[in-house]
Amino acid sequence: MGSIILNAVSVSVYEDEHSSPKALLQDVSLELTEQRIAVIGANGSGKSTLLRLLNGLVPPSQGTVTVDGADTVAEARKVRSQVGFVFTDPLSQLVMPTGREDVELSLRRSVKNRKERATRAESVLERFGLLPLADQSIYELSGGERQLLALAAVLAVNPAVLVLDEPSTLLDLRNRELLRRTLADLEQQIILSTHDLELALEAERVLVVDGGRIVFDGGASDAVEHYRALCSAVVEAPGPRNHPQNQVQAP
Ligand SMILES: Nc1ncnc2c1ncn2[C@@H]1O[C@H](COP(=O)(O)OP(=O)(O)OP(=O)(O)O)[C@@H](O)[C@H]1O
Repeated sequence: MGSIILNAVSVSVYEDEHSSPKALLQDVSLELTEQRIAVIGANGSGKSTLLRLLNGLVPPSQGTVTVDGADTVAEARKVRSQVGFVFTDPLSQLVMPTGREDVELSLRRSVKNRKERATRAESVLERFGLLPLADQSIYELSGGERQLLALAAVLAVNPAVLVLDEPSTLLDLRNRELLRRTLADLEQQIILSTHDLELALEAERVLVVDGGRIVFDGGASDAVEHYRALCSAVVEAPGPRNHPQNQVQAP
């Protein structure tokens, strides 16, 4: 894999036909070459939008995104075969009744032989400790089990790049550890967004997003420090409720 390049990218949406466009991301230029990249930032800052640009789920309103030279809009199919995307909500990704069927479905394009597909699915499920749950309805699984299953289904096809949108939100401590170890062992380039700062600290490069802009891009511990400072500035700033003028005076 070469690199993912975002060239002067902005994303905006029209909420209705009369309103002016709402900017979700503004003027982002990045070259993503590191093996482990994390994206952190407050709720609504633009992390998911940034990740969705990387496999063409969201097209740029301005600028271009290329994956190893392939444009995410003009060559969307090629890009999607290279960039696996794991959603925060596993139910927006898992479409088959059971985990085994879902993993086998992921493999349908790359593995034509049915028997081989079943063997590959079995070994992926085993790797994530999901074999005992493989034939259970996905609606009977816990949120964390579904999150692991969604990751397994994407990894089954061995994409060159793995993009994960908040992969550990539903996981307990043990499964977070399993996720961290699994990600550490993968040879893929991994780009993930997270509110789990411990996970972010393991990345080689961390991007901090705020208000649709990249406000910090660098090493993990500096990035986390920057993000913490940003959060405490917001908490300490006098908002309408805690502004001195609006505070109720004690009698
Ligand atoms: N299709 C859309 N139409 C209108 N607004 C949108 C759309 N998609 C995202 N947004 C808005 O853009 C902003 C950024 O959303 P995004 O999902 O990228 O944030 P995020 O940093 O991933 O947030 P979180 O940590 O809460 O998941 C939010 O204010 C969101 O409401």
